[in-house]
Amino acid sequence: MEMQIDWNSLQSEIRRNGYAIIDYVLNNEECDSLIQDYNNLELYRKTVHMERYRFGKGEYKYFTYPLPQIIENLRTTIYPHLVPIANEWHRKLKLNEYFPQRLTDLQELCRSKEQRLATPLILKYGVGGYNTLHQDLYGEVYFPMQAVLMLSEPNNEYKGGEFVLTMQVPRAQSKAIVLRPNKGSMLIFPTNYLPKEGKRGYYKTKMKHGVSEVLEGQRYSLGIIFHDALK
Ligand SMILES: O=C(O)CCC(=O)C(=O)O
Ligand SMILES: [Fe+2]
Repeated sequence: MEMQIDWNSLQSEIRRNGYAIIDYVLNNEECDSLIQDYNNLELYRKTVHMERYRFGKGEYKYFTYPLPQIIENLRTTIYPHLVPIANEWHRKLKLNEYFPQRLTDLQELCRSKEQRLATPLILKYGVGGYNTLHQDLYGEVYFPMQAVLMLSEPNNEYKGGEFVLTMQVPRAQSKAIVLRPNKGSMLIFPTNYLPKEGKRGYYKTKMKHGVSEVLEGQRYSLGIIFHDALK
């Protein structure tokens, strides 16, 4: 894990656009080794066949605690750099939850609401696979940003399978943002609401995310959610 991340420019990009892409967070070997471990059952607490729940088509697995070192490192390193923005967003939206500086303290908050289960997950989509627009809220306590790392190379290892973000503006139609991050890059995006400035202060835009249909090949991704899950 190289993690030569320019946190200041990352933060200004999130403040400007609501999301940011950081290239070269993982190298090819790290991506491929996470993919290899897809079949290492002891790493996971649960497998979800997406079609069964009408979540889309494909499969994903939630990691169990203790997380693989690389995921644990990413999660604890990234989190504190997102806290200032998370707290700005909550202040602007007059939401009364504020986030502690350390991930272990967020986990403490989660435990106080019985949210104890690990949420990082690895997703796998084959040809025809897709992920319907959704949010990853797993209980009362949620951190307002999350990360996804691309483990496969667009146009080379798969075609289609774009990452889609939608922004639901009150009393208007939704705006879609379509992204194609490279293998090894990390995308940070809003989990629930993004504050937008209006005439009378800030208002909530509800964000959802999903993946368009994979047309060729296989697409793997690693989702890093900071709050723990109730079930
Ligand atoms: O496969 C993707 O890019 C989306 C994964 C996802 O829904 C998530 O990380 O929460
Ligand atoms: Fe998701």
